[in-house]
Amino acid sequence: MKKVNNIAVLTSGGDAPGMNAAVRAVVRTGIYHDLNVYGVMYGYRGLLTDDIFPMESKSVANIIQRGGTVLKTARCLEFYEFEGRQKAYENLKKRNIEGLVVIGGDGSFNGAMKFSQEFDIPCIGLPGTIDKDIAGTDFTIGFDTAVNTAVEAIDKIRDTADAHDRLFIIEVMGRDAGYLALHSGIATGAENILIPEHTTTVDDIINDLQANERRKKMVNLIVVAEGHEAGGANGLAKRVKEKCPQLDTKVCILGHIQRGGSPSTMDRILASRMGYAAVDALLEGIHNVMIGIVNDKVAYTPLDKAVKAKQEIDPEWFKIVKILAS
Ligand SMILES: Nc1ncnc2c1ncn2[C@@H]1O[C@H](COP(=O)(O)OP(=O)(O)O)[C@@H](O)[C@H]1O
Ligand SMILES: O=P(O)(O)OC[C@H]1O[C@](O)(COP(=O)(O)O)[C@@H](O)[C@@H]1O
Ligand SMILES: [Mg+2]
Repeated sequence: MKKVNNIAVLTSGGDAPGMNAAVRAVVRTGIYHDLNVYGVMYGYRGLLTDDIFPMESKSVANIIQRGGTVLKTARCLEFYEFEGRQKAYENLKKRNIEGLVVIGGDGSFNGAMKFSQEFDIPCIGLPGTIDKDIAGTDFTIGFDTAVNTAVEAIDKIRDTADAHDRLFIIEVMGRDAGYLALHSGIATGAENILIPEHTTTVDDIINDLQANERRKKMVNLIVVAEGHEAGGANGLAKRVKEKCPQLDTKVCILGHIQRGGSPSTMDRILASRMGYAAVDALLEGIHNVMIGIVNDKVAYTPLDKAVKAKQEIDPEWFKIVKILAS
């Protein structure tokens, strides 16, 4: 085990439920190993503005159950530039910080990768995103909670869709990723699921709706990821209304409620394990990797691989959707 004295932790990009549990685990594991643990406010922005403070065990009391992030988060344009990253380095160096834990999504890991290539501060990434669009881990912190929030909402929509024989087009988050749509759609028995990674044309959807009408299947739920090329729920609804004006079509955009709320048990446990493993990795001299959990075991993936190789979506999922909704 290498001697490390000072580490820092930050949360970056879109917040995800369970980020607080991860921060808590990093702080408490660091203190257990007699490290000084610094918190950085507002992600990379705090590194640039020197918004960095020493954390104690009690700084992370009463947060394991809270959504959002007590360290706040931000998207920081200056960090895309070398000069910005240099300023960040100087602020870490003056405190002798020897390791940085970045809790965030693919963008945050891109930033961490560049930073660790240019400067002698090892970085460890913890995948915190409701999008689950990162390779090297079965689940990301926040995904399970977000899926459950979406499922609860879609179940409610199904009640009213059923009462009125309506078609509901429900938009879930996911600018470039469809896991949230896929999982919430399957769990709620959606007739169709549209995601950016899989081609489903508007004509395919209209054919399915017409077939459902012929066999008197009047309740239809379509879950669409915001990043689908049809233009999200509103874009799709416009086309469906033109082609099937007889259907009573409604749109519901779930939006940011999917990012908030108390983390699920699964996310709390995932975050706690990952936070512990991040400190362990820095002490063991394992650098510039993302911590994942694969088949229930801690796995290390170089940061560049985690962002380049996205998780694959098995086309069989779409067969399952079709068969189960028929
Ligand atoms: N290619 C990059 N180079 C340097 N910094 C980056 C890069 N991509 C993202 N970042 C930093 O990470 C932050 C968060 O990234 P973003 O994509 O918004 O969120 P997420 O990490 O949730 O995917 C950005 O605001 C920026 O500061
Ligand atoms: O809250 P914002 O800035 O509108 O960002 C919305 C995006 O953030 C997410 O919720 C999470 O994505 P990231 O974790 O990559 O930031 C996406 O699903 C969504 O498209
Ligand atoms: Mg992202």
